[in-house]
Amino acid sequence: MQYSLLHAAFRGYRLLVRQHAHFIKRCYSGDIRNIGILAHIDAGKTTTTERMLFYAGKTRSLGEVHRGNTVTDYLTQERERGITICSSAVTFGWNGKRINLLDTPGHIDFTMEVEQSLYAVDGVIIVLDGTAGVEAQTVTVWTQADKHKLPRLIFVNKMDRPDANFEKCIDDLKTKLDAKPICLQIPTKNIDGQLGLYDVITLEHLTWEQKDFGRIYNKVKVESSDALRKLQDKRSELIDELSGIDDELAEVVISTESFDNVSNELIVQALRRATCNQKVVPVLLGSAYKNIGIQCLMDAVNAYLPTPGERNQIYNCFGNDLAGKVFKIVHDKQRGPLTLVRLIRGELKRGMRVLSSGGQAEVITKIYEPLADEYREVNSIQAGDVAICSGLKSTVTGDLLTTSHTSLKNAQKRYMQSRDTAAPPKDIENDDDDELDVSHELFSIEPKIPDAVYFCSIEPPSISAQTAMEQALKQLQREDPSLRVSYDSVTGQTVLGGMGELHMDIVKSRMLTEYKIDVDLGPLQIAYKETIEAPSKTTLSVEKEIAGSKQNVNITLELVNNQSELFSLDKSPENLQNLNALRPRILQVLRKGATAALERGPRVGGHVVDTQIRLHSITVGRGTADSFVMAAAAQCVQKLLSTSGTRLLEPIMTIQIVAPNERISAIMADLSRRRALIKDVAPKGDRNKQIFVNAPLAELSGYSSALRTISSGTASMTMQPCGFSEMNAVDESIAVRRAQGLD
Ligand SMILES: Nc1nc2c(ncn2[C@@H]2O[C@H](COP(=O)(O)OP(=O)(O)OP(=O)(O)O)[C@@H](O)[C@H]2O)c(=O)[nH]1
Repeated sequence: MQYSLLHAAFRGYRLLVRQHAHFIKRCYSGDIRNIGILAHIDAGKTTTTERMLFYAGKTRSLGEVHRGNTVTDYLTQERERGITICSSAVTFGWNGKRINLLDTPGHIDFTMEVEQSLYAVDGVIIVLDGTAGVEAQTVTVWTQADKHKLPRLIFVNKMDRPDANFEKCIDDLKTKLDAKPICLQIPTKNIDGQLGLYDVITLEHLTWEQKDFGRIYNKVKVESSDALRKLQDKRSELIDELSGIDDELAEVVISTESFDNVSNELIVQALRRATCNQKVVPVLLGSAYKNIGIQCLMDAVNAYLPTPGERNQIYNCFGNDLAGKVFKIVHDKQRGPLTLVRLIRGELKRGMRVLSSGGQAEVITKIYEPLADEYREVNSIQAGDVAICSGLKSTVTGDLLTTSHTSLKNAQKRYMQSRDTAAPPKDIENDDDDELDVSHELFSIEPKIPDAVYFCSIEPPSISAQTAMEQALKQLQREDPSLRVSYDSVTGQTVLGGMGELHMDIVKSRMLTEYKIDVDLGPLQIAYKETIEAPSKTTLSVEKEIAGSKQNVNITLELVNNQSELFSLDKSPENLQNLNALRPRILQVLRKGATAALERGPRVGGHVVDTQIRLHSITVGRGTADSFVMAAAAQCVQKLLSTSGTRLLEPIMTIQIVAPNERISAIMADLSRRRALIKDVAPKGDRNKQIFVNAPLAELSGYSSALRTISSGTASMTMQPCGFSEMNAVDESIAVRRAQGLD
């Protein structure tokens, strides 16, 4: 009896899996939704994703963040810390559509990760914590979604909590994000305080059965005259607002002369158009933890977010040729490095040869459909879909995969032609920059990797583990290009550069759990850069006998201020003959040695920037080894750096603060103590102001909690690195003393 029950359950499960696989196979691009899920930290993205997977039949039990058993937070550190580190992709079917969903990290140190994921999606769900409204990181992800022109839905989560405030969230959306929210639901609570909701479009009351983990929910037409009247008013408001944006709906309203005669289908269609054109954001609500409202959110993804074909028109220049964007690389214990690709054009097949942006040709050995760390093998994927590929060893995050150089060149040519014919003549300078940005982004010419703002040394537990550590770091770097790894030849240490303390900490934990190397991290330091104080020129002559062979180099180099070129030849008449006789190999090693010396400046070991090395002349004795030339060039640059002297450049953060009017002066006073440069203060709605400010990272330690104290928790803030800036002499000497460990 027990056996047959088990057997039947197993057969049922296999049937479910087969049905799912069949469904996955027959999807075409119109049936696909590639979406991201973004939020401020702890708003409930992971819990929401877990519920979606459960209701879609992809998982058979509910994962909880506090129990450390969620599908998407599958890295050990994610489970231990209860936060999302790697965006992970999950695929599930919902009402005839296939949803590829990326769960992304909410912490500021992983902004790069979110940025990369946004290349792979066509729309996003932004989760708000119903008790907190729009928070600092909500503003950041909102701005990122704006940059990628992504249509979005809002899910106001945690509405089960007594301190949740739906009205405040809507108000925040309007005032802090300048959004046009369209509320599709209204929260209600029964006498036991259990959350339910009213559907503004269908005029129904929805309640969830808790005994079944919210799988079953009831919909009943609202009968009570009071509630119905309120709801009808909301429906009319919604139609009124939408018809102001959507002409088709406006025509219907005008011709029927009433809001009541507008059908639900027409509202949904109009809302879809307005959402896809980013004119409005539909707002839904619920409680992921208490299993309320998730199915409606999934319905809304299908109904309002665009299909792959509706976006990415810009990639039309590839025609039917392959174009796939690498948005993530993960390391799987059994399968090795796996590359997550969003396929924009063409078909990706197992065994196919592809070309990465770096120009390397590689073969895709296997393709999997994504379900976090569980993958199902498939033979091919179509345009619009997301795939996990194995076999790609040199691709890095941000690469564009194509089939050949010719295909890429043709696409570039077509893109330029279409741009020239379609675009009206440009008269504003910035427009050209925008255009350049788009084409660079499109063809992955210059992926934007943020400069590291912090660094620390990393040491293996023993010398024998050094190679293993370097290998592991190489892999982590492919996965996360914002992690910088360098070698400091003076201290003999490997140095990590990154976006913050958590970023480095995660590297340490991943080294231990994934690579079994217990590394030691040195103290976290601000990554200053250096630049030369004044141009200088010198000649260096070195002569040595190594293993019986005479080595000698005579070299004249100059350092000048220059932001665009790192190395140049001074072809003035007196040097022309010497430089024309220079062998390319010597030039190559000389350049390598000289530029390597710029990686460590004399003041605090910062990277020397905005500086050009100019070669005047060089003579190399017969039989002199390349390594000797390289070392001589490096020595010559080091000599120049110490004679010319360098100034420090410190990392600057751009901060955007939204706070009530009455808190602004206190915030500004505090900012001025932090050497901040106020760029702008603008009204944000009636009650708030928005402050745009640039401030040195060195002055911002613990700033978010300081802001919370000054504003009694009423202000929200986003912070991003925005470049490096010179310092005055006093601040510079403080920074040098700190960097040398004297303060
Ligand atoms: N009361 C309540 N708690 C919730 C709800 N949703 C999530 N939580 C809790 O809030 C905490 C954060 O939830 P997560 O799902 O990890 O949030 P996240 O946005 O994925 O967090 P990060 O990945 O770290 O950015 C967990 O303790 C959840 O159990 C909800 O609807 N109601």
